[in-house]
Amino acid sequence: MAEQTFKIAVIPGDGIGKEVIKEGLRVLDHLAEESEGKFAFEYDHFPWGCEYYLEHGKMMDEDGVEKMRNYDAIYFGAVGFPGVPDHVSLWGLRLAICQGLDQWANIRPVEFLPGVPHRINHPDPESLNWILVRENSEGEYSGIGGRNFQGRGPGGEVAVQSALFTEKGTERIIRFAFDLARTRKRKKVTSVTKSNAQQYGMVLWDEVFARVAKDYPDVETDQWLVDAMAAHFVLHPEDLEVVVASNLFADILSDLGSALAGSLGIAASANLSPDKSAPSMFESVHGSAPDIAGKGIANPIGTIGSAALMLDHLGLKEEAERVNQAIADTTGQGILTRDIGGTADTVEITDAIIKNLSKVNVEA
Ligand SMILES: NC(=O)C1=CN([C@@H]2O[C@H](COP(=O)(O)OP(=O)(O)OC[C@H]3O[C@@H](n4cnc5c(N)ncnc54)[C@H](O)[C@@H]3O)[C@@H](O)[C@H]2O)C=CC1
Ligand SMILES: CC(=O)C(=O)O
Ligand SMILES: [K+]
Ligand SMILES: [Mn+2]
Repeated sequence: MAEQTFKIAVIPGDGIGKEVIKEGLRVLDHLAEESEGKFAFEYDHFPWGCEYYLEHGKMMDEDGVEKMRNYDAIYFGAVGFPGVPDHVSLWGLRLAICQGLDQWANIRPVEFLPGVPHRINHPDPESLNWILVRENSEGEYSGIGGRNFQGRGPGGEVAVQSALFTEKGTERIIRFAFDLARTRKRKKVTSVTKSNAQQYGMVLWDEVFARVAKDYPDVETDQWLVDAMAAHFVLHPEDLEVVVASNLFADILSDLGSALAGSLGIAASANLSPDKSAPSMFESVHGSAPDIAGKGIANPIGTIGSAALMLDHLGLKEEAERVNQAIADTTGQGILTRDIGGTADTVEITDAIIKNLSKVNVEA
């Protein structure tokens, strides 16, 4: 019996989600084995996703969200596949879990790895300390709206999609960003909105940001409109540390950030329930990539990096650091998947990461 056993709910989901989760579990198994009884993982696998939907008419069990409460963490692949509408699959699984468990803070580091061709003009991108904080419970993904209003006739359909910004929801994510900034080098928070055009919710966001900032006089602040921030990501990443934005904006900006760092395939993320009232969920930033699914070529780094975020969250800080170091060692050795300019496949790069993990030792 291990001193500590962590119960993990594993949801591989669809497409490359299944391929990369398998590799992430190999890394976790290696760590547990090597710990010689210090800790172990107990996994329960849930077959939820689009195939499950086609068979059962639902993306997950009716009490699926409640089932998740029995675990220390959730390890998630990706959801969505042709044959099931994307809004049905996303709302039926990822959003159902994130919102059902109130995992309101989604953190998405932008990591520059040695040996990975990046796309920014900076002499030392690995020195950047850049992380996105995404509001993960409301905003543009509130799910409020409707279609097919009565009586408008053919060609006259109307759809309404409302963004929900509550003072409480806005304040908690902004405070989270400030608290996170305090733990980092530069102590800077950049808030991103579009409050010139979105005159209600995002003006509220700006006001809350200004109010909360007063409680953190030691943290530098900055504010941008999202269109200009997209350009700023490309032109002046050195200006950014903690970037806090709404659900939609940070979703888009995190794909941009990961592409600048080399590929969507390397980006990790954590959907956190910061007060630990429910388990948190760890997943790559990318989706199920149907275009490369089944080929064995998906980059597992984002998902393995998400396992490192999970280890850190579970209190296994040293192990988390070792996984990140092993990823950097591997890319530094030129062992790269195709999306980042190499020839290794999903299994080969994971083998190399595990091999490097076996050698790495971080001072406690
Ligand atoms: N959290 C989640 O589960 C997410 C689910 N989705 C869903 O995924 C499906 C596909 O969405 P897309 O817009 O195509 O986004 P995507 O992230 O799945 O793929 C975008 C592009 O990046 C490439 N890519 C992504 N991950 C990669 C990896 N690990 N290694 C190498 N290349 C990689 C893909 O091949 C594709 O060309 C949709 O059903 C969508 O709703 C999308 C984003 C997040
Ligand atoms: C749904 C999606 O694209 C994301 O969570 O990143
Ligand atoms: K994902
Ligand atoms: Mn996304």
